Amino acid sequence: MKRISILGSTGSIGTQTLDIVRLNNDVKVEALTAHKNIDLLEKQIREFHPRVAAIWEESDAKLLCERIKDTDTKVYFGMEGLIKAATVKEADIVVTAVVGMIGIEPTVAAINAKKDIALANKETLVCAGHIIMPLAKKTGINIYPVDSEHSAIFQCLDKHNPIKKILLTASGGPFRGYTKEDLQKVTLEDALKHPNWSMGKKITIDSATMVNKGLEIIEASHLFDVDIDDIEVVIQKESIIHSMVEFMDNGIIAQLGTPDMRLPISYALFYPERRYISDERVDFASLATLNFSKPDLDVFEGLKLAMLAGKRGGSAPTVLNAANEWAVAKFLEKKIRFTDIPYLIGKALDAHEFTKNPSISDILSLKKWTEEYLERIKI
Ligand SMILES: NC(=O)C1=CN([C@@H]2O[C@H](COP(=O)(O)OP(=O)(O)OC[C@H]3O[C@@H](n4cnc5c(N)ncnc54)[C@H](OP(=O)(O)O)[C@@H]3O)[C@@H](O)[C@H]2O)C=CC1
Ligand SMILES: CC(=O)[C@@H](O)[C@H](O)COP(=O)(O)O
Ligand SMILES: [Mn+2]
Repeated sequence: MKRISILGSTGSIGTQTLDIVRLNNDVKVEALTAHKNIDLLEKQIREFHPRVAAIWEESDAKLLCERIKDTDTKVYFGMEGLIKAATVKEADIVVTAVVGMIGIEPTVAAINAKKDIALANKETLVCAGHIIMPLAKKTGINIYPVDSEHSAIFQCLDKHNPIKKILLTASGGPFRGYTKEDLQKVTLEDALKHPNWSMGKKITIDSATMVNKGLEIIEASHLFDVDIDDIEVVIQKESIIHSMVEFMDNGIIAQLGTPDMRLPISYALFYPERRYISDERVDFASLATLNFSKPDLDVFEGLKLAMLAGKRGGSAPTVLNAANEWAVAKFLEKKIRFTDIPYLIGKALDAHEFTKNPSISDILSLKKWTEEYLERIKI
């Protein structure tokens, strides 16, 4: 029996993880968490009977407790609740499906409690990969990537041969082929229309700015211990090739599939087993062609900034990520323009006091500094 805890069970990755649970009768859900979606969390508790549930606000936790008093689920709230869900004694694997830097502390707690991690929350590795990866090694736990590209790379690895290069694929987002001038005019509604994937709002905007690909370069460098310079972004318009690994003989292994996150989720949960997911397959005849191109770093400035921050390391990826989270939240509230997102990231990176080896508490302080700094910028 596989015993899992899902942090962020009400989101895109969280609900698809529960789809995988429904397909398999050897999985027991031990913990579920949400931010605000109390109705869906209640439904999930009634279906999956976890020992632990957590919601962010204390008032929501009280309400939830009242609503589910006929069940055996214990309700917690705040960061303590997330950590309780991440460390629940009976769970052996924690799916980190919360969005943003809120995932850092529960992930560290889960690793310290010797849980394997099915890692969707890329922001955690972007900011704290230099702490998380050695900690995982020290505690002897496994980190299984859920992000589709990283799962693909993981599936392409060859234990007999080192990686020469990672070819990280990108759809290019809804604005692939746009000029700088075109980007000035795009709306929130345009940016939320991802061509291939249905995902949460924050990552959908990250795909549109291509900051997502920058975060993924940093994520891949930590997960696979590869230099940022050895990771090349390849636009693969159809999102059928999920990434590739090149070896010393220039041979390339690629992983292909329909754009369906349930495959990487299932692979992370049941590794090394490959289990049934659906009847939908890649149909090469109707696909006919696969298209490739290079990203335009002058247009997608957020990707360029992320590459530079990744190369610099230390505090730079945290400031990049914190600034991006802040700016995307403002863009989602229609308070700033699309092109303000990379502008604000650049401002925060330039202004911050660089440190080489930030601790978890430094990382959380850098997030606070970045938010306070950006609040003061006039655009
Ligand atoms: N969606 C996808 O296909 C992919 C996602 N990822 C990564 O996975 C992570 C999750 O993404 P996605 O599922 O799209 O995101 P969603 O926004 O769909 O879901 C986020 C989940 O986290 C919860 N949550 C949000 N904010 C907080 C908070 N402050 N405290 C506690 N819980 C919180 C939400 O609760 P509530 O519902 O109550 O708001 C929800 O359960 C991200 O890091 C993303 O980059 C990676 C690859 C693909
Ligand atoms: C599904 C997934 O892993 C996303 O991170 C996806 O990669 C986003 O698409 P882009 O390639 O457009 O960023
Ligand atoms: Mn991805």
